[in-house]
Amino acid sequence: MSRPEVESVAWPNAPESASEQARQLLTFALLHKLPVALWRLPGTERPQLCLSFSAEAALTGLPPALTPEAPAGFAFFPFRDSDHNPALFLPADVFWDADRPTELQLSTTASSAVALRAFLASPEELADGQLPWHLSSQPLPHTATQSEYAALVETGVEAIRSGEVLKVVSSRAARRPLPAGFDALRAFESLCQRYPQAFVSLVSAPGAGTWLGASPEVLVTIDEAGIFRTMALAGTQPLTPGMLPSQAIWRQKEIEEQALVSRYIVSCFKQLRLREYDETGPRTAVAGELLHLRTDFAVNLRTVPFPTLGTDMLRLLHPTSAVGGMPRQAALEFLHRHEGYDRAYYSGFLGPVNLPQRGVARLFVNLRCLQLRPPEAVLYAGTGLTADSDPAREWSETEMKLSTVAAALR
Ligand SMILES: C=C(O[C@H]1C=CC=C(C(=O)O)[C@@H]1O)C(=O)O
Repeated sequence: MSRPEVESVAWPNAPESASEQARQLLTFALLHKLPVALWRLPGTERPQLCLSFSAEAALTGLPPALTPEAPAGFAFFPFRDSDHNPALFLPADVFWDADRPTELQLSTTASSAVALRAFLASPEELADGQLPWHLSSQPLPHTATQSEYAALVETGVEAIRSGEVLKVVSSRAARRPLPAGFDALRAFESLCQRYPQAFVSLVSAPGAGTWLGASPEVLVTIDEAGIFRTMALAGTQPLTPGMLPSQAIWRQKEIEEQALVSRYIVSCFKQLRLREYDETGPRTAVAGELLHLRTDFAVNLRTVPFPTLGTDMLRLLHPTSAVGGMPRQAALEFLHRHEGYDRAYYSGFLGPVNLPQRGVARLFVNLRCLQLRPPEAVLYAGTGLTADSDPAREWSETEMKLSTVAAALR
């Protein structure tokens, strides 16, 4: 049993708005220094929340198992697992779904369940209204200047031309001031409104800090019908006013860049000796104010005798060639040597597993995200390089990508 002691309990006197409900649960978690994740799935309206009663229990070494028997919770994985950026899996001691606002799925035997119920019966008001978000104790990452980023792109292009790598995805961090009175929950809600097709998330955990994002990229999902999905997403251009996505014209550079990501996914299926997958695309996909090229892959797990496909693919895919490069190991080594900063949880992955239903998992690549570091936010973005990359263009592509989550700071 994955959640033996979890029961559905009523939330008497729950505040009327979903926003206030989420705020109360967040307040409880943060006052008790517990890890918490709030998210909104693409194409849905209502957020969901997972809270763990123990920060230690959220520390995990391996990527989660994506089988119905595996524990239920929320995965929050860094780009590269390390002591600075621990891989987290938040056990679902509390699960709340704004679709069922007066109900909580609660680990009732845990002693903290009593404290939570007492808190919700008479919630504490915070004196200054500011939630005590978890903050990373790591130094602020180096933020590359345009000329530093140009040098990184040039080194990447040389590595491609010399055959060291086929493709590499360079990235950078940027600092932006938080507006006065910045409220991360309101920012989460504004991202939900602005990007209905994104996976919008707000995760706060001891050791990891607080991360807000609106990701366009599925890493691995398994839905209620037992369909496994992943995608190859790459190539970027702005969606200009009046332009129809179907009219987008892609350059050879972007077509090749995206084809490499598709090829990598196919090679993972091959490694697992799986032939029965559907491949659709590449097609133009909208991600906020940007367009990407996307190929979708699907496998019906009810017709293919491969119960661990989700788990196996997750371990093979992360980090995908959409965030690292190809060949994977050579690209990751290149980034380790040259990128010059710690990506932390940017380009890691995150999402619910077996939550609320067993057998369902929705993991996304942590893109278009920021980390709270009051009085600033640290924003992250990267660009896939090929032999034809131009440093100035790659810089402006990172600027465009940064503006997706920067919308939450306005
Ligand atoms: C690495 C990022 O995007 C990836 C996903 C879509 C398009 C990409 C590109 O065009 O380079 C990237 O591979 C990012 O947003 O930081």
